[in-house]
Amino acid sequence: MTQSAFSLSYKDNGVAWLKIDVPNEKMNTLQAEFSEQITSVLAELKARSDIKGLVVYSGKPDNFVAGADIRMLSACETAQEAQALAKKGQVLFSQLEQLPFHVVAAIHGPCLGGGLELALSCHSRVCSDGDKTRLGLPEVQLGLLPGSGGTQRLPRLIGVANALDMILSGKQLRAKKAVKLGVIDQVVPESILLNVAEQVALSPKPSRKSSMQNWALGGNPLGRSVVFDQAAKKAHEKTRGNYPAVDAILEVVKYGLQHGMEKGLEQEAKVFGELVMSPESAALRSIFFATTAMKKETGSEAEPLTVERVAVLGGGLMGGGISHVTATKAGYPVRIKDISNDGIQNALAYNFKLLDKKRKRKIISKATLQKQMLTITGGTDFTGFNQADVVIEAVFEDLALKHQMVKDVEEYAKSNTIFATNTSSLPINQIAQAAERPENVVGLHYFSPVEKMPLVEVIPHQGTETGSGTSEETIATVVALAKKQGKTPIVVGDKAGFYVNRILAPYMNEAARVLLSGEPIEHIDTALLNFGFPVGPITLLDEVGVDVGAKISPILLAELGDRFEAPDVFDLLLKDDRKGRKSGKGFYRYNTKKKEVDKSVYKLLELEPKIKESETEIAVRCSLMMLNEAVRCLDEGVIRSARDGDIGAIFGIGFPPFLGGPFRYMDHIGITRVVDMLNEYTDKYGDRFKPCERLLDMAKEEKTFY
Ligand SMILES: C[C@H](O)CC(=O)SCCNC(=O)CCNC(=O)[C@H](O)C(C)(C)COP(=O)(O)OP(=O)(O)OC[C@H]1O[C@@H](n2cnc3c(N)ncnc32)[C@H](O)[C@@H]1OP(=O)(O)O
Repeated sequence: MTQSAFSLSYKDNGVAWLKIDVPNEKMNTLQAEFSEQITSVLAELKARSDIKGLVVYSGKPDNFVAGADIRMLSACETAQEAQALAKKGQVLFSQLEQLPFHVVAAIHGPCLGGGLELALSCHSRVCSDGDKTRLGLPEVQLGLLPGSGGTQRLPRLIGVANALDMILSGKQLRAKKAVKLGVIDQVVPESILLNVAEQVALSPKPSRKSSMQNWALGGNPLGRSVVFDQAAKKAHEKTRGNYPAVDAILEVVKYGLQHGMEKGLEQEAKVFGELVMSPESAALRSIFFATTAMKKETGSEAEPLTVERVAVLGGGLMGGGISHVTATKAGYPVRIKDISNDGIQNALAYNFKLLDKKRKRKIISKATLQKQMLTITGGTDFTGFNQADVVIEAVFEDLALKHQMVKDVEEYAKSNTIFATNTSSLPINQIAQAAERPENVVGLHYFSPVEKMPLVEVIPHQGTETGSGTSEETIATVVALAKKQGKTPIVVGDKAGFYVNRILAPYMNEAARVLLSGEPIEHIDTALLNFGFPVGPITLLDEVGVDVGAKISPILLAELGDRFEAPDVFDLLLKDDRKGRKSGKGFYRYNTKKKEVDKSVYKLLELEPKIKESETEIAVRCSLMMLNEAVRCLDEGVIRSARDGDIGAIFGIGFPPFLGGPFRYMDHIGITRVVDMLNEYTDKYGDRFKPCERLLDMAKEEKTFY
């Protein structure tokens, strides 16, 4: 007989205990085959007359329920099949809700999606104050809506505005915030969670009606309509109509409030089924599968070396961010070295600001802030470097300076200390030329702002004139370090631009060409925003800095060829001291409240802006350059797989997640079509659009990337 995921036990005081513990899995998820088990558990409970209350809890040490099994949803072949799964959950949760005694969920760890929907059908919810406890309905991030009652129960519990905010963002709440919003009734230390839940189960069952509920159910239809309009506006500003789940959520929540719970549930399951079949959801689910698989990968055959201390060279923006994630996420003490005390002060102030923000939001206490600040120290010499296991270098992009850093670290640190360089443009093997132990040298390319951007490129080099390439231990160690810092690392080849900047550059250059053809700046940015990028390319250039673009561009041109030729704008802009946001002057103005184009830039570039091309034409033109280059990277082994290329583009650049990344997107539109478009654009705009060999071969052989 197979072991059940749901088991009942009883105590003499009349409290029944329903334990959820999916056999052979470390995470509880809800699967279709459990339906019979829950049905029989519910039947047993209903048949007894001696029960005063029920506690629903998890048998896992660190999770409640992480939702419906996403693999099961992906295996559905029709919308009806997915609809039936949602319906099954709805029926079981409704039966739980209708039990005559007090049903209490005792939650510790992730309680997400279907897990929270289960908890919402209980009459009370108690959760632990542990850091692992997170409550949310993240379905929207999978291109779905909560399909087992979430769109109906949550608005009735906490009001439409807060419920829409949670469901449309998919955000995961910490315990305190969940109590504040009314999602949870009580938060307690984990050690007494079950005792408290037991006491609550013995107390009278609460009545469901609340003033909030009355309001939500139609006490004020006018106010409700304003709330919906505002939520829709806010959501659309972000999603620009690219995520069907967003409209579906708004529609289903509204429908349920207008027509009642039963009809609302019906609609919820129906739309859920449709969304599971949508290409957007398939793409978003693929990101979940890819990132989960990547959490387990080590990047190398070797075992990582032990890391106890980390040092950072350079206290600038990058050094500050790297020290922050190293100390606060990975939990290692960090020593920062800069040439000046100001540099150290900057890095410390940067860390303090980030921690203080968390303190103000009550995510950490003042004591934790102080404790974490104490783990970050700095100085202008190499004190403490003899204890560092990894040194991360984030100094200026200057080869001679980097060589000096390599030599200094070899002198002051241990013989096995890893030298990880955060260069964004210099080949790692050139930096390693100065090393006596080049096997310890590796690229570790973070993106700005480090504390927010999820990607890290790990770049082993292949060897210097006199020495060997990056060792497998070095790769494994920095991959493990990056994961501890909360990052998703991809191992990429040591070629100019690595992966992310290499595919970004032709896209940005194309946007600059579109600008030089006289298209207005806002028009170009809007075109790519509507395509699904988080910022437009011209805004991005302002944010990254025109000077940075100007520095990387010639390197890519020299190493990779003519298609990297940047249009002649950088010099003109730099002569006018237009570096972008950091200089207060770029394509946009930075001294006004509202973001507006600095029209004087047109004069500088001798342009008369006028819309000539459609948004779609511009978006396709820029993105095609990126797609073609991504395939070259795969072909040359710069990335190890299409999957890494997709995750790198989404996490490093913000390539539209609903398209699943460049490779999945090409598979979706068809390789032959991509080749046809590239040929069409070659005729229109020049040879840089010529499809690469790999694409031509794939089109001939009717192959796909996945
Ligand atoms: C009808 C309903 O409304 C529909 C739904 O519920 S859709 C599902 C909604 N839920 C989610 O989106 C949550 C997805 N999960 C997560 O975000 C993260 O796994 C988490 C925050 C829960 C935990 O993260 P973390 O501690 O880093 O563990 P992580 O490595 O991701 O997961 C551990 C294992 O659980 C699995 N897992 C977690 N949630 C899962 C889910 N909902 N479905 C399938 N597998 C899941 C992972 O695949 C992984 O499996 P593996 O060890 O065999 O590879």
